[in-house]
Amino acid sequence: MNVEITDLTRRFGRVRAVAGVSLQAGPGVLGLLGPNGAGKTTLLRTLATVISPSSGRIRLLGRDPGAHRQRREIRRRLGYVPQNLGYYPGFTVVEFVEYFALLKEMPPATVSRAVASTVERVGLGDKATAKLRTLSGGMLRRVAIAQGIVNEPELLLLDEPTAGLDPELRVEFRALLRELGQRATVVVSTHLVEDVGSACARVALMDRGRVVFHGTPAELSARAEGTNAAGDAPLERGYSAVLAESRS
Ligand SMILES: Nc1ncnc2c1ncn2[C@@H]1O[C@H](COP(=O)(O)OP(=O)(O)OP(=O)(O)O)[C@@H](O)[C@H]1O
Repeated sequence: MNVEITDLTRRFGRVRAVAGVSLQAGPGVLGLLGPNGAGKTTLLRTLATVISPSSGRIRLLGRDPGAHRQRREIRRRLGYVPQNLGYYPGFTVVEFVEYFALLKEMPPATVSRAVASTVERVGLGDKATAKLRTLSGGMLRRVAIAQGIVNEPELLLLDEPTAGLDPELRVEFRALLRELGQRATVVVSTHLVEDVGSACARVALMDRGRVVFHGTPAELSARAEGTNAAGDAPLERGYSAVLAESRS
């Protein structure tokens, strides 16, 4: 398993943003659903080794992120696309992606080719030398995705990557997710149930810091059977049914 989380808790003062989560994930795309404030971003930031847990155990790619050397090794093999990535407006697309490639300690001789193919892969080939300040919001999201995948990560973490993308780009992005999930373990948080239905083999639903459902999208949909859960699509109804049940 590339992600093994046991009884993970992360506190911010009195708030338990993640409250005893145990979860495992192997290769493939795992969708992370949940209402605002459920703890998805905090869980992803912990997995990205950006913040450390308050308690509990994490193993990523068979390594312990609490140990310095192993954490470095994880970071080399990791991709993280946060909700709000800071952009350097005077950088070109290529410069920005290259900068992250170097931070990830990719072998220098491989960087130029990897950056060029990644920029093509996210559909920004014709913007390769454009300065970031001249790009639209959707294009910047693609730049964020490019920095996350330039090192061909074995573990890729994406926080609401489809927010702000137009429908055409969302469809393209889901295809990219499926492709990445064939080799890597991909964990993607989203508010769009369509993302889960079309791109994710498994889904975890969080509420109030806990995982209240973990299974396949079909199993989540099935949870609405026999209930009057609200929603326009089967997955949405399953989502509502699980939340209602966990809160009752
Ligand atoms: N740095 C922080 N300091 C204090 N509280 C925080 C911090 N980060 C998150 N929280 C709190 O932890 C809880 C979980 O937040 P988190 O951002 O992880 O949720 P989320 O599921 O990603 O929400 P959303 O869907 O709105 O992005 C919330 O109550 C939030 O206010």
